[in-house]
Amino acid sequence: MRAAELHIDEACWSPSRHAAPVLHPVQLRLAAGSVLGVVGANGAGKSTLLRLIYRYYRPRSGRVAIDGVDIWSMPARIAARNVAVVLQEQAVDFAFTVRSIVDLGRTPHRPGFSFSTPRDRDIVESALERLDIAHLAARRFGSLSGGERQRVMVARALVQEPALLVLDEPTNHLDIRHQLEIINLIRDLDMTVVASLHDLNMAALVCDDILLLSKGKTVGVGPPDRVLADDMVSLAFGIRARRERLMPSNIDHFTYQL
Ligand SMILES: Nc1ncnc2c1ncn2[C@@H]1O[C@H](COP(=O)(O)OP(=O)(O)OP(=O)(O)O)[C@@H](O)[C@H]1O
Repeated sequence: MRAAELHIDEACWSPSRHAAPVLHPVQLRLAAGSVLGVVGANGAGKSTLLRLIYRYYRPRSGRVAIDGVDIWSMPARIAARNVAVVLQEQAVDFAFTVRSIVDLGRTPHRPGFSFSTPRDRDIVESALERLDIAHLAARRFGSLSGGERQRVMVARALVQEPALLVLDEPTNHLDIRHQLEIINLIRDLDMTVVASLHDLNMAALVCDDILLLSKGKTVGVGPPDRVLADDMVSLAFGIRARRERLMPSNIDHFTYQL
Protein backbone atom coordinates (compact mmCIF):
# COMPACT_ATOMS: atom_id res chain seq x y z
CA MET A 1 0.00 0.00 0.00
CA ARG A 2 1.23 3.51 -0.78
CA ALA A 3 -0.43 6.90 -0.49
CA ALA A 4 -1.33 8.64 -3.74
CA GLU A 5 -1.17 12.23 -4.88
CA LEU A 6 -4.62 13.54 -5.80
CA HIS A 7 -4.95 16.15 -8.49
CA ILE A 8 -8.32 17.74 -9.28
CA ASP A 9 -7.94 19.79 -12.39
CA GLU A 10 -10.87 22.16 -13.02
CA ALA A 11 -13.34 19.29 -12.50
CA CYS A 12 -17.00 20.31 -12.47
CA TRP A 13 -20.34 18.52 -12.56
CA SER A 14 -23.97 19.18 -13.52
CA PRO A 15 -26.88 16.70 -13.64
CA SER A 16 -27.13 17.04 -17.44
CA ARG A 17 -25.15 18.65 -20.21
CA HIS A 18 -27.36 21.77 -20.31
CA ALA A 19 -28.25 22.02 -16.59
CA ALA A 20 -26.64 24.59 -14.32
CA PRO A 21 -23.56 23.19 -12.54
CA VAL A 22 -24.06 22.00 -8.96
CA LEU A 23 -20.26 21.94 -8.68
CA HIS A 24 -18.28 24.65 -10.44
CA PRO A 25 -14.68 23.90 -11.48
CA VAL A 26 -12.52 22.78 -8.53
CA GLN A 27 -8.75 23.01 -8.68
CA LEU A 28 -6.54 21.39 -6.06
CA ARG A 29 -3.48 19.26 -5.57
CA LEU A 30 -3.24 17.09 -2.46
CA ALA A 31 0.15 15.69 -1.49
CA ALA A 32 0.44 11.93 -0.93
CA GLY A 33 -0.43 11.05 2.67
CA SER A 34 -2.29 14.31 3.38
CA VAL A 35 -5.77 14.67 4.82
CA LEU A 36 -8.20 16.98 2.97
CA GLY A 37 -11.37 18.12 4.74
CA VAL A 38 -14.27 19.18 2.47
CA VAL A 39 -16.54 21.57 4.37
CA GLY A 40 -19.54 23.75 3.58
CA ALA A 41 -23.23 24.25 4.32
CA ASN A 42 -25.95 21.77 3.30
CA GLY A 43 -26.16 21.59 -0.47
CA ALA A 44 -22.73 23.21 -0.95
CA GLY A 45 -21.52 20.39 -3.21
CA LYS A 46 -19.44 18.24 -0.81
CA SER A 47 -20.99 14.87 -1.74
CA THR A 48 -20.87 15.78 -5.43
CA LEU A 49 -17.13 16.42 -5.18
CA LEU A 50 -16.60 13.13 -3.31
CA ARG A 51 -18.57 11.31 -6.06
CA LEU A 52 -16.19 12.72 -8.66
CA ILE A 53 -13.23 11.49 -6.61
CA TYR A 54 -14.51 7.93 -6.14
CA ARG A 55 -15.52 7.67 -9.79
CA TYR A 56 -19.26 7.60 -9.30
CA TYR A 57 -19.71 10.72 -11.45
CA ARG A 58 -17.60 11.51 -14.46
CA PRO A 59 -16.65 15.23 -14.52
CA ARG A 60 -18.55 17.23 -17.17
CA SER A 61 -15.19 18.83 -17.86
CA GLY A 62 -11.80 18.77 -16.20
CA ARG A 63 -10.33 15.65 -14.61
CA VAL A 64 -9.52 13.82 -11.38
CA ALA A 65 -6.12 12.13 -11.37
CA ILE A 66 -4.37 9.80 -8.94
CA ASP A 67 -0.59 9.92 -9.18
CA GLY A 68 -1.04 11.72 -12.47
CA VAL A 69 -3.39 9.13 -14.01
CA ASP A 70 -6.96 10.15 -14.88
CA ILE A 71 -9.22 7.82 -12.87
CA TRP A 72 -11.51 7.38 -15.91
CA SER A 73 -8.62 6.03 -17.97
CA MET A 74 -8.09 3.15 -15.47
CA PRO A 75 -9.93 -0.18 -15.63
CA ALA A 76 -12.69 -0.24 -12.96
CA ARG A 77 -10.85 -2.96 -10.99
CA ILE A 78 -7.67 -0.87 -10.76
CA ALA A 79 -9.68 2.18 -9.70
CA ALA A 80 -11.40 0.04 -7.02
CA ARG A 81 -8.00 -1.06 -5.69
CA ASN A 82 -6.79 2.54 -5.53
CA VAL A 83 -9.81 4.31 -4.07
CA ALA A 84 -11.96 3.11 -1.16
CA VAL A 85 -15.06 4.92 0.01
CA VAL A 86 -17.12 4.97 3.18
CA LEU A 87 -20.56 6.50 2.71
CA GLN A 88 -23.24 7.30 5.24
CA GLU A 89 -25.70 4.92 3.66
CA GLN A 90 -24.15 2.06 1.83
CA ALA A 91 -25.98 -0.86 0.24
CA VAL A 92 -25.02 -3.82 2.41
CA ASP A 93 -26.75 -7.13 2.96
CA PHE A 94 -28.01 -6.89 6.54
CA ALA A 95 -27.94 -10.72 6.91
CA PHE A 96 -24.15 -10.88 6.36
CA THR A 97 -21.87 -11.17 9.35
CA VAL A 98 -19.48 -8.36 10.23
CA ARG A 99 -16.45 -10.50 9.33
CA SER A 100 -17.83 -11.39 5.87
CA ILE A 101 -18.66 -7.73 5.12
CA VAL A 102 -15.14 -6.62 6.07
CA ASP A 103 -13.73 -9.52 4.01
CA LEU A 104 -15.57 -8.18 0.92
CA GLY A 105 -13.10 -5.27 0.97
CA ARG A 106 -10.42 -7.73 -0.22
CA THR A 107 -12.38 -8.50 -3.43
CA PRO A 108 -10.44 -6.15 -5.78
CA HIS A 109 -7.23 -7.97 -4.74
CA ARG A 110 -8.54 -11.44 -5.61
CA PRO A 111 -8.32 -12.86 -9.10
CA GLY A 112 -11.70 -14.12 -10.37
CA PHE A 113 -13.80 -15.80 -7.71
CA SER A 114 -10.88 -17.17 -5.65
CA PHE A 115 -11.17 -17.75 -1.89
CA SER A 116 -9.45 -15.71 0.83
CA THR A 117 -5.80 -16.44 1.46
CA PRO A 118 -4.21 -16.56 4.95
CA ARG A 119 -2.87 -13.04 4.22
CA ASP A 120 -6.41 -11.81 3.45
CA ARG A 121 -7.60 -13.29 6.74
CA ASP A 122 -4.75 -11.62 8.70
CA ILE A 123 -5.57 -8.24 7.14
CA VAL A 124 -9.28 -8.66 8.00
CA GLU A 125 -8.53 -9.68 11.61
CA SER A 126 -6.19 -6.73 12.11
CA ALA A 127 -8.81 -4.27 10.75
CA LEU A 128 -11.45 -5.75 13.08
CA GLU A 129 -9.07 -5.15 16.02
CA ARG A 130 -8.12 -1.67 14.84
CA LEU A 131 -11.76 -0.54 14.62
CA ASP A 132 -12.66 -2.16 17.95
CA ILE A 133 -15.20 -4.52 16.36
CA ALA A 134 -13.45 -7.92 16.75
CA HIS A 135 -16.03 -8.85 19.41
CA LEU A 136 -18.81 -8.23 16.84
CA ALA A 137 -17.22 -10.33 14.06
CA ALA A 138 -19.88 -13.08 14.11
CA ARG A 139 -22.86 -10.71 14.50
CA ARG A 140 -25.24 -9.95 11.63
CA PHE A 141 -24.71 -6.44 10.24
CA GLY A 142 -28.43 -5.68 10.59
CA SER A 143 -28.24 -6.18 14.36
CA LEU A 144 -25.59 -3.46 14.90
CA SER A 145 -26.02 0.12 16.11
CA GLY A 146 -25.35 3.04 13.73
CA GLY A 147 -21.89 3.68 15.20
CA GLU A 148 -20.92 0.00 15.05
CA ARG A 149 -22.02 -0.14 11.39
CA GLN A 150 -19.93 2.94 10.65
CA ARG A 151 -16.83 1.26 12.10
CA VAL A 152 -17.51 -1.91 10.07
CA MET A 153 -17.61 0.13 6.87
CA VAL A 154 -14.34 1.88 7.74
CA ALA A 155 -12.75 -1.54 8.43
CA ARG A 156 -13.99 -2.79 5.05
CA ALA A 157 -12.40 0.23 3.34
CA LEU A 158 -9.07 -0.28 5.16
CA VAL A 159 -8.70 -3.94 4.12
CA GLN A 160 -8.99 -2.75 0.54
CA GLU A 161 -5.54 -1.14 1.18
CA PRO A 162 -6.36 1.83 -1.04
CA ALA A 163 -3.96 4.62 -1.92
CA LEU A 164 -6.82 7.10 -1.44
CA LEU A 165 -9.61 6.83 1.12
CA VAL A 166 -12.82 8.87 0.72
CA LEU A 167 -15.00 9.32 3.79
CA ASP A 168 -18.44 10.95 3.86
CA GLU A 169 -18.99 12.35 7.37
CA PRO A 170 -16.90 9.63 9.05
CA THR A 171 -17.74 10.64 12.61
CA ASN A 172 -21.50 10.82 12.16
CA HIS A 173 -23.23 8.34 14.54
CA LEU A 174 -20.10 7.91 16.65
CA ASP A 175 -19.89 8.63 20.37
CA ILE A 176 -17.11 10.93 21.58
CA ARG A 177 -14.63 8.15 22.29
CA HIS A 178 -15.09 6.53 18.88
CA GLN A 179 -14.99 9.95 17.18
CA LEU A 180 -11.58 10.54 18.71
CA GLU A 181 -10.46 7.06 17.72
CA ILE A 182 -11.52 7.60 14.10
CA ILE A 183 -9.77 10.98 14.07
CA ASN A 184 -6.55 9.41 15.38
CA LEU A 185 -6.90 6.58 12.89
CA ILE A 186 -7.30 9.01 9.98
CA ARG A 187 -4.17 10.85 11.12
CA ASP A 188 -2.17 7.60 11.40
CA LEU A 189 -3.21 6.04 8.09
CA ASP A 190 -0.56 5.51 5.50
CA MET A 191 -2.87 6.76 2.74
CA THR A 192 -4.25 9.98 1.33
CA VAL A 193 -7.63 10.86 2.84
CA VAL A 194 -10.50 13.06 1.63
CA ALA A 195 -13.30 13.48 4.18
CA SER A 196 -16.43 15.62 4.18
CA LEU A 197 -16.92 17.05 7.65
CA HIS A 198 -19.59 19.19 9.28
CA ASP A 199 -17.66 19.91 12.47
CA LEU A 200 -15.22 22.72 11.66
CA ASN A 201 -13.36 22.33 14.95
CA MET A 202 -12.71 18.71 14.13
CA ALA A 203 -11.75 19.61 10.55
CA ALA A 204 -9.18 22.10 11.82
CA LEU A 205 -7.72 19.46 14.15
CA VAL A 206 -7.45 16.58 11.73
CA CYS A 207 -6.89 18.06 8.26
CA ASP A 208 -3.73 19.25 6.53
CA ASP A 209 -5.82 21.09 3.96
CA ILE A 210 -9.40 22.34 3.79
CA LEU A 211 -11.63 22.90 0.77
CA LEU A 212 -14.42 25.29 1.73
CA LEU A 213 -17.41 25.18 -0.65
CA SER A 214 -20.44 27.43 -0.89
CA LYS A 215 -23.27 26.97 -3.43
CA GLY A 216 -21.06 24.72 -5.53
CA LYS A 217 -18.15 27.15 -5.66
CA THR A 218 -14.74 27.09 -3.99
CA VAL A 219 -14.51 29.76 -1.28
CA GLY A 220 -11.01 28.74 -0.26
CA VAL A 221 -8.55 25.88 -0.41
CA GLY A 222 -5.40 25.50 1.69
CA PRO A 223 -4.27 25.01 5.29
CA PRO A 224 -7.00 25.26 7.98
CA ASP A 225 -5.44 28.38 9.51
CA ARG A 226 -5.94 30.28 6.29
CA VAL A 227 -9.20 28.81 4.95
CA LEU A 228 -11.10 28.56 8.23
CA ALA A 229 -10.87 32.30 8.85
CA ASP A 230 -13.84 34.01 10.55
CA ASP A 231 -14.89 35.98 7.46
CA MET A 232 -14.71 33.03 5.05
CA VAL A 233 -16.64 30.68 7.36
CA SER A 234 -19.24 33.39 8.05
CA LEU A 235 -19.72 33.94 4.32
CA ALA A 236 -19.92 30.25 3.43
CA PHE A 237 -22.43 29.35 6.15
CA GLY A 238 -24.42 32.63 6.31
CA ILE A 239 -23.71 33.07 10.04
CA ARG A 240 -21.32 34.99 12.32
CA ALA A 241 -18.39 32.72 13.13
CA ARG A 242 -15.67 33.57 15.64
CA ARG A 243 -12.50 31.60 16.18
CA GLU A 244 -10.92 31.79 19.60
CA ARG A 245 -7.77 30.21 20.96
CA LEU A 246 -8.46 27.95 23.93
CA MET A 247 -5.96 27.93 26.78
CA PRO A 248 -4.06 26.00 28.03
CA SER A 249 -4.57 23.59 25.08
CA ASN A 250 -3.66 26.29 22.53
CA ILE A 251 -6.31 24.91 20.16
CA ASP A 252 -8.56 27.12 18.01
CA HIS A 253 -12.27 26.76 18.62
CA PHE A 254 -15.20 28.18 16.64
CA THR A 255 -18.35 29.64 18.16
CA TYR A 256 -21.30 30.66 15.99
CA GLN A 257 -24.23 33.10 16.00
CA LEU A 258 -27.06 33.66 13.56
N1 LIG B 1 -28.31 14.30 -9.44
C1 LIG B 1 -28.65 15.56 -9.10
N2 LIG B 1 -29.58 16.25 -9.79
C2 LIG B 1 -29.93 17.50 -9.46
N3 LIG B 1 -29.40 18.17 -8.42
C3 LIG B 1 -28.47 17.54 -7.69
C4 LIG B 1 -28.04 16.21 -7.97
N4 LIG B 1 -27.11 15.84 -7.06
C5 LIG B 1 -26.97 16.90 -6.25
N5 LIG B 1 -27.78 17.91 -6.61
C6 LIG B 1 -27.93 19.22 -5.96
O1 LIG B 1 -26.64 19.78 -5.88
C7 LIG B 1 -26.46 20.48 -4.66
C8 LIG B 1 -25.24 19.93 -3.93
O2 LIG B 1 -25.55 18.63 -3.45
P1 LIG B 1 -24.55 17.81 -2.54
O3 LIG B 1 -25.23 16.55 -2.16
O4 LIG B 1 -23.24 17.72 -3.24
O5 LIG B 1 -24.39 18.78 -1.28
P2 LIG B 1 -23.68 18.53 0.15
O6 LIG B 1 -22.75 19.68 0.36
O7 LIG B 1 -23.11 17.17 0.21
O8 LIG B 1 -24.92 18.70 1.13
P3 LIG B 1 -25.28 18.07 2.57
O9 LIG B 1 -24.39 18.72 3.59
O10 LIG B 1 -26.71 18.50 2.75
O11 LIG B 1 -25.13 16.57 2.47
C9 LIG B 1 -27.75 20.32 -3.87
O12 LIG B 1 -28.54 21.46 -4.07
C10 LIG B 1 -28.41 19.10 -4.52
O13 LIG B 1 -29.82 19.16 -4.45
